[in-house]
Amino acid sequence: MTDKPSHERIRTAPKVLLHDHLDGGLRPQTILELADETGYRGLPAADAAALGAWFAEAADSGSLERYLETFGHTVGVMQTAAALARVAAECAEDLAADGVVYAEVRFAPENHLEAGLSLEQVVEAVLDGFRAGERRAAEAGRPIRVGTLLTAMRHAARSSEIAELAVRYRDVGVVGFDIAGAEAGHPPTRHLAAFEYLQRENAHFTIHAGEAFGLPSIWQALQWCGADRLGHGVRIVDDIAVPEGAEGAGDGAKLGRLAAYVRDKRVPLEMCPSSNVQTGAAPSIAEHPIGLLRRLRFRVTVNTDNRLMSGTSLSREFAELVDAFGYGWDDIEWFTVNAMKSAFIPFDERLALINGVIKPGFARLKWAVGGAER
Ligand SMILES: O=c1[nH]cnc2c1ncn2[C@@H]1O[C@H](CO)[C@@H](O)[C@H]1O
Ligand SMILES: [Zn+2]
Repeated sequence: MTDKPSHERIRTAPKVLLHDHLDGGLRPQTILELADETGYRGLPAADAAALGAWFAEAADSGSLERYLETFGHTVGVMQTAAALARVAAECAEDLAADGVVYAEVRFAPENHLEAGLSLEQVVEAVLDGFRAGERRAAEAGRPIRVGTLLTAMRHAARSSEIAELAVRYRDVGVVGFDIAGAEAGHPPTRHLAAFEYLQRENAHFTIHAGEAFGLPSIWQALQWCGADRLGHGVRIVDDIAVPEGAEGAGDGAKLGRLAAYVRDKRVPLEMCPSSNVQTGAAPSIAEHPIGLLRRLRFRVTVNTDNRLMSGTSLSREFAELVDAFGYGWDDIEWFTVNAMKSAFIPFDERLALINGVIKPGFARLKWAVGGAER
């Protein structure tokens, strides 16, 4: 089959998203309206198109630290229960409209306390918002399930509190925990108490590691902290030697002990191509380590990270990868099944989505494409 998956068709495929930040995915128009309602001042643009463009440009800095500064404006308008619920509902609707059938969306409750909400009120507002968005998406004929990950900021000191919050809300929509923020100078082992607590509670967590800092960060996240998944993890390629001239194939690649561990244990990598190019973690989509890691059959997944800052969607990330690496429907399905297998919801529920939604959805798509060609 010669069909190249187009952006349009990729939108209709049932997709799975594991790494998406709630405060990195607002609609520009919503930011303007919430700023008006909540009295937030200092937005860098006054209309939606210009604001969207400002985020994309400001985030395109080549540095994670400067990229993260743009979140001041989104977090700034997400300080009331109504604003949080609206943003969460729209997030679910936007992902569903893009063909995402299962998503895990993360945010840091500690960033939303400026107007006097408690951590619990913040979490409850977001969970209510996701439920409302799921209902609206289902009514529109695009059913989606959204799980929530609670993030602790790695430069701060509230990780144990946030881990306890994640456990407290785990039966009502919170499916895991994460740490995020500037990576260099803030190793995950600073939050060991939180991770050990989560392990004792049989809870799931992922750690942003190997994005702006290299192998030591990945090693600590896995071997000291016990992370179930890695946020980004792109720098794992520093532990893989590809012989000169064999770049295209990946054959003959030599894996160091850490890279071998990651592949052998099927540690899921939450890769976010466009975000990585913006923060300088990868030079371009075409040179993104995802190409090599997919050829070597690491447990790679494709994600958006921050749809607003990258002006992207999950479909667009796949379309970019199709252009860069010539991926076909089988590759997109493989990434999708990888993601569903790696989700933090129970095994039987993951299996039901794989067999009941993802496989039949891709089969229909491939059949339709094949039929059109005949
Ligand atoms: O790619 C990233 N690397 C590290 N931290 C990030 C990234 N994207 C967003 N955040 C941080 O996570 C917080 C909670 O969602 C955001 O406020 C932002 O500071
Ligand atoms: Zn992230």
